[in-house]
Amino acid sequence: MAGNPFEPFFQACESVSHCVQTHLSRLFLPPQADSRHPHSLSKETSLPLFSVFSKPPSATDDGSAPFRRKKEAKAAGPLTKEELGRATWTLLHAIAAQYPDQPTKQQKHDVKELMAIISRLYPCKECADHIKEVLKANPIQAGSQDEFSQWLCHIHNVVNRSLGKLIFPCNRVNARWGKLDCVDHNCDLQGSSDLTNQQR
Ligand SMILES: Cc1cc2nc3c(=O)[nH]c(=O)nc-3n(C[C@H](O)[C@H](O)[C@H](O)COP(=O)(O)OP(=O)(O)OC[C@H]3O[C@@H](n4cnc5c(N)ncnc54)[C@H](O)[C@@H]3O)c2cc1C
Repeated sequence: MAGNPFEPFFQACESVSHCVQTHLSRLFLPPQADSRHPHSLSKETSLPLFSVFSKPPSATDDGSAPFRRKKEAKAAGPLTKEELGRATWTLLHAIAAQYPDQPTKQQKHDVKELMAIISRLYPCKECADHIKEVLKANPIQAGSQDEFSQWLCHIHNVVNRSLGKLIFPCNRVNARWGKLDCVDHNCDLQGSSDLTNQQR
């Protein structure tokens, strides 16, 4: 009589239930690569045959899929240039998404100042120098929400291109960075219509 064909499967198992648990988890758990070294999959963290997180492309794909990244659980530590960049772009695109269709003079002045201040104070000298050049070649356009968000998308793409990254489709910018989900428009920008306290 032939031996048990599952013998190799059960070898080195403490018990049948331990064995089943171990093998099932290898089939279904998502891969756990070191987020700083995505290609560092070890034998222990090798890719599963199936992933409960893999999904076929859907009809609602907004075109920004190549840009989406997994939420990374990271131990506290010094901020990297990349993390700082992502956080800053998130703030800027969120401001652009909330920017009014008919901004006041003050709001137009404020976004111009904001970009100028970022170009002077951004805590990565290489990036600050870079954005100064980008702003010189691409003066801010903030006459409306659409104008500002498209301009911001464009300058983000200028930075992307210089870093060898993918170019984001700017017609998808509102799908990627929509209005904040705030109850009763609590997050809508308010603004006075003059430049009091702004003129220096
Ligand atoms: C002002 C500024 C200047 C920088 N200069 C440099 C530099 O000189 N050298 C350097 O190494 N790094 C620089 N960085 C950092 C760099 O731009 C990235 O933030 C960093 O490399 C991380 O890139 P990322 O691929 O995770 O996505 P990021 O470029 O940070 O983008 C974050 C998310 O925004 C979305 N996105 C991407 N492109 C666009 C777009 N055009 N419009 C709308 N949404 C978009 C995507 O969903 C993406 O995941 C700069 C950052 C800023 C804010």
